[in-house]
Amino acid sequence: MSAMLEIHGLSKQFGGLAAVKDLSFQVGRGEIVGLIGPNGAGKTTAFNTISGVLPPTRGRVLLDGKDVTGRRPSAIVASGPARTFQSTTTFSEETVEKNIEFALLSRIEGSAPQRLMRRTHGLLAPQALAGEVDKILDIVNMQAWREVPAGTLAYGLQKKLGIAIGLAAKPSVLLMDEPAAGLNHEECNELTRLLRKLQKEQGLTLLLVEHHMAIVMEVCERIVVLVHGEKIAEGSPEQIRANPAVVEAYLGAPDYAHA
Ligand SMILES: Nc1ncnc2c1ncn2[C@@H]1O[C@H](COP(=O)(O)OP(=O)(O)OP(=O)(O)O)[C@@H](O)[C@H]1O
Repeated sequence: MSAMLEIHGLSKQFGGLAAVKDLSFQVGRGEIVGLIGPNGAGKTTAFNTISGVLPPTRGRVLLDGKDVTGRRPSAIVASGPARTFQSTTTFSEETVEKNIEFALLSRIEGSAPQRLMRRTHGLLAPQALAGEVDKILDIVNMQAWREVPAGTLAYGLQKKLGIAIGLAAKPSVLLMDEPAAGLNHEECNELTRLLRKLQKEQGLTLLLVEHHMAIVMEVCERIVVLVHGEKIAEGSPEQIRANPAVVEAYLGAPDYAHA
């Protein structure tokens, strides 16, 4: 499987604290990889460094062979990975539909007048835009909430809208930061189905930072384990479950309550 995302020797230092140390791994095209570890292990820092929100202290991030290290999220989204955040980022007064429209429009690079020109010249004609919104709503199964203001959605639906907004960036890699956090049992089952669907039907490559081990073990083909900023293991769910160092550092810990 060719690599869609390559992380080479990534390190991030906050003053005297090495939050991520010499991290290397790859995510193959169309693969779902999980990044796990105990609280404070450096997962969010790695996620932010990979997605260009934070510049790394050292190391490189390659997307489909191209160096995107430290590039701002907008630049990275234009060329590939999009990210969804732990807390959702939406315009709460606006409808679900408008939020997805804004995300689709912001994918188009250029100034506001250029966007307007494209719109009036048909490249982003209202029907085309509505069609794109439709496709995304179908994928996340949110047609029924199209006209609802985002701020009034239940928490689980707000998180799904966050995924829809990530999809609007037309990513080749979707980076997801704790998509299961705060979801109930049924919502977790639906998330599992959605992740599979994104992989199988949309051909997406996914990198998932997640504490919910049942979901990680079920959807990820490969798992990377971080402890104190360092990769201590990498392998299939079976290999990770059976790895004594991982069990000791994380899976056996009291906060591992989800499996
Ligand atoms: N902006 C920052 N400045 C200084 N230290 C930071 C900063 N961000 C994170 N850290 C520290 O870096 C380490 C790794 O934190 P990080 O949030 O990446 O871990 P995590 O694995 O995502 O944890 P959690 O599972 O609790 O979200 C922690 O010791 C944290 O306190």
